[in-house]
Amino acid sequence: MAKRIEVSGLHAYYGSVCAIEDISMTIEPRSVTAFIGPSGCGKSTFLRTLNRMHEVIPGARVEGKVLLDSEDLYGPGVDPVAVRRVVGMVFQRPNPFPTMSIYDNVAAGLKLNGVRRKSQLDEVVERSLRGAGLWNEVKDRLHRPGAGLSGGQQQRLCIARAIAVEPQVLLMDEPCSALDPISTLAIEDLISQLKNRYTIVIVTHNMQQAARVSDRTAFFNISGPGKPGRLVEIGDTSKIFTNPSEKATEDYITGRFG
Ligand SMILES: Nc1ncnc2c1ncn2[C@@H]1O[C@H](COP(=O)(O)OP(=O)(O)OP(=O)(O)O)[C@@H](O)[C@H]1O
Repeated sequence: MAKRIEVSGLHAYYGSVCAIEDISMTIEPRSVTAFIGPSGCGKSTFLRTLNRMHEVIPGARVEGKVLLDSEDLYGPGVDPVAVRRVVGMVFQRPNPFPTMSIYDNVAAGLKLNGVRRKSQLDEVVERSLRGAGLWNEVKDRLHRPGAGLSGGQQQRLCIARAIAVEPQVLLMDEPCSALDPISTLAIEDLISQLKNRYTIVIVTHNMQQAARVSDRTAFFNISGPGKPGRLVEIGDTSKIFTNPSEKATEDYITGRFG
């Protein structure tokens, strides 16, 4: 199910402003790739180019190629909505649909895809909540509002919602930044389990987190205010954190940046 992502020569713009420049990298399936780098270097922008979410911002556009197992996500005739079904996303702040029950939050994507049979919905809701490590906590209150859960539970609900439609890639934009340390550990454990089935990309400001959860790490940087972000290097997480090839990476991970 997991797919390899190959990015080449990717630029992303907001209007006439280039936010990220000439990014090329391969993201391996069944592994976790972390994006790290200083604020404003374009990590979130780049992440959003991987499921065509960037272009929902008026005036935003992308140049370059993103191949998902050799299919170009920006090829002619490709439906961005279909891309987002295959490349799911979890955001920084847990964002369950506020008026929906826990059950309906997870079932929403399937219903949109036309699934109506209750037994099938029940099965997928249970499987997804189990997959997100939330089933035991919510199985007795599936029809209560998702907004009534704790922050960490809401984030796991959002992960359940994302995996319910069986994506091949899961993009996570600082998924733990609004969570307490215990919930953060629960999400990190979950990421380690999910990587057996998905290609996972995570943006994080927390370098210990990148070191804990990721197999590969990409370091991005900017050369100055108003300049586009660039990929400095990508490699095995153990190498990036102990013996990076670039001085800028070393300065950043040892806290000498800025
Ligand atoms: N909606 C937008 N419209 C215009 N410019 C934007 C928009 N979103 C981001 N930018 C600009 O694009 C650049 C990259 O921003 P982005 O949020 O991708 O960086 P980041 O590395 O994820 O930052 P952070 O770590 O602070 O979240 C910044 O200069 C930012 O101001």
